[in-house]
Amino acid sequence: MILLDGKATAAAIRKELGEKVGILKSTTGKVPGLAVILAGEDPASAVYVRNKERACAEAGIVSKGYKLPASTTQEELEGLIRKLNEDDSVHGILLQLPVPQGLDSDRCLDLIDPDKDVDGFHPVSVGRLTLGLPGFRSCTPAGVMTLLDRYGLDVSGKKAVVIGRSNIVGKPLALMLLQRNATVTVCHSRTANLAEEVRSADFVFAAVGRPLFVTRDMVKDGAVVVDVGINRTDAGLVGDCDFKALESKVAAMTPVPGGVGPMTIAQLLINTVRSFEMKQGL
Ligand SMILES: Nc1nc(=O)c2c([nH]1)NC[C@@H]1CN(c3ccc(C(=O)N[C@@H](CCC(=O)O)C(=O)O)cc3)C=[N+]21
Repeated sequence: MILLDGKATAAAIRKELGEKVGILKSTTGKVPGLAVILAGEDPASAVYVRNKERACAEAGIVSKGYKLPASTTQEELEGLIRKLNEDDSVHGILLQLPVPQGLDSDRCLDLIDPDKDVDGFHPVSVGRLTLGLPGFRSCTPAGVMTLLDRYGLDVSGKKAVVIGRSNIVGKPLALMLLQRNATVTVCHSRTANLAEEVRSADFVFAAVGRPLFVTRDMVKDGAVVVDVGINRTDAGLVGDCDFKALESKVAAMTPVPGGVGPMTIAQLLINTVRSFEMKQGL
């Protein structure tokens, strides 16, 4: 089994980006900037935001954190986004989700300048993905595709099954796989014969949010399994797949932690540097 090492791949990407940013800095006199907005005190979000800030620093990207209390009003949050849209030192704006109760995240995401939408959540970015046009791609599914690319795994002509249909993972991932000429099936909680669908897959992408959801009997011999799940259990952080049981059956698989999670952050950095380059006309 080939372990798809997202942690090591993400570290390599950060190093490459750091070198690129150094060159960009010497040629333009400027550096990429990422604004990260965190409203409220969700502990998991705080961890992610810290990881993002650390990753930015490593790649030479200036990150600016905006920590707002859970009591922040819609107007205050929208005011901050408008200000960041106008700020030329900011090339990417990320609103960490979920936002506290009472705030309308859709209205906020709509307000982000699509040219700074490094998270790929703006309807314009989603539309561009759907049409196959250039634009920012959602970081988790794009990070998955980057990881497959780095391991030389090509989905073209292969059967891909995505389990999960969320707007931030399942749906965009299905579109990206389709763009790469995979034959794509999207499964979800209402899917009849889910195990049978998954068994037919050359590539399985699990984004369910339930530990041990993908079992050994559900996976074809020699399949590639990408585990997008992040579940906090008493036994620590686990994905959606029964890793131990699948190990001796699959051709390649991502671990959790150390798989898709670090790639999500690496992709955010890639998107931010790309946004910076486009602003410079590069
Ligand atoms: N606007 C927005 N953009 C996001 O990209 C976004 C978000 N909101 N809300 C939450 C999800 C989740 N997410 C993760 C990022 C990194 C890890 C990650 O680094 N995971 C490590 C473990 C980290 C740990 O110990 O918790 C790993 O899998 O190895 C996981 C999950 C980004 N998200």
